[in-house]
Amino acid sequence: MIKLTNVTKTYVGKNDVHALKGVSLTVEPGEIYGIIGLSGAGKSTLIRCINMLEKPTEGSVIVDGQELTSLSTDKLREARKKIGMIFQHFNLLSSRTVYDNIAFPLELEGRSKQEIEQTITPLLELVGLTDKKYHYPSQLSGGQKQRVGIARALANNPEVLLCDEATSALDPQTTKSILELLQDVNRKLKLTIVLITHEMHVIKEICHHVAVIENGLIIEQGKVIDVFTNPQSATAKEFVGSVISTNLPEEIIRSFSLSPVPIPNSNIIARLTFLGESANDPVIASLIRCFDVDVSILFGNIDYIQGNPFGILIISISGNEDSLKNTMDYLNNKNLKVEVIGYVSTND
Ligand SMILES: Nc1ncnc2c1ncn2[C@@H]1O[C@H](COP(=O)(O)OP(=O)(O)OP(=O)(O)O)[C@@H](O)[C@H]1O
Repeated sequence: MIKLTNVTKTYVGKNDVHALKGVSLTVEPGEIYGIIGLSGAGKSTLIRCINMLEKPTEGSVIVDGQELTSLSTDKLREARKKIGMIFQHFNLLSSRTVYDNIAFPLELEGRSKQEIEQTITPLLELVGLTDKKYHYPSQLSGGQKQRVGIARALANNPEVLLCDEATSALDPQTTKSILELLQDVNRKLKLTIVLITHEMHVIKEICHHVAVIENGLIIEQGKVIDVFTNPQSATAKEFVGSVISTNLPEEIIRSFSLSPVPIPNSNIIARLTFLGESANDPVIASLIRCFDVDVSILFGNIDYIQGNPFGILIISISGNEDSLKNTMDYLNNKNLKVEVIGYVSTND
């Protein structure tokens, strides 16, 4: 549905800013694609390049089969009808009611009053604002304003919805309800959604794919479940760590000295990551039963990523050299990820 190839964007000025340095990504029809990055990474520039609010310096932007970078103004205006957008600060017209805000893009199109009403009535229902149709933006909460923004973006029946930090100005509860609404319109209208955010929980809640942007470059991308369970870059690890604990708590680290290399008579400290079916396996019980080892659990956490169970256990395994080797062989052959964090002397 969307294909960006080697997109660059340089803001020319006294000091040129290379905001995008060659970004390529593909968004499949009907998916929710999240782009995450720290402040200044290039997220806003990137999402605005998808509908040509920013014209890329170089590269290709194809939306629904159409190359947008070379279109005339008229053709671009036409192509943009397929691309709705919502904003962090809603961008509503304060002098217009909810109904009239949603009607605005349709009025610009020259649609009749009757046509407009036929479009808006179900949209108001979809976003849950039927009873607020004659309210003004100043009479609405942040969440309700964003619902108006969503309805307005959907008025032209777009194929793609771009969300520019759509929940960043909202409290956690309202964020949750707006994310649920986005998921709802994605499913009901088969809408392709691209969102940018600096909050990993937004990605975890609703996205299918994620790209991590840093310093104008995509440094990692993949299925959300894969990036969460096996982040590669330091930045992705940090983002994942902000919503799912995967490390030993500081208190435990401080209580013993961890060696990165094997030492004589040591316990192995290992992190086990369980995904899907493997989360239900009684692995620890099997270890104790089958091998002559003791296992203590130092840390455990179980979470769900879009319905998939995802668990982390950090364990200390003690036993003689042979038992430890057999245990590690056993774990490495199971359907889970095993990482040795370090070794601790049994005297510790
Ligand atoms: N119109 C502009 N003129 C010059 N530089 C710009 C302009 N817009 C953005 N930049 C610069 O481009 C870089 C990327 O900015 P961008 O807003 O895309 O990042 P971001 O990841 O969205 O950041 P934030 O989360 O803080 O909004 C930054 O260094 C920013 O200062």
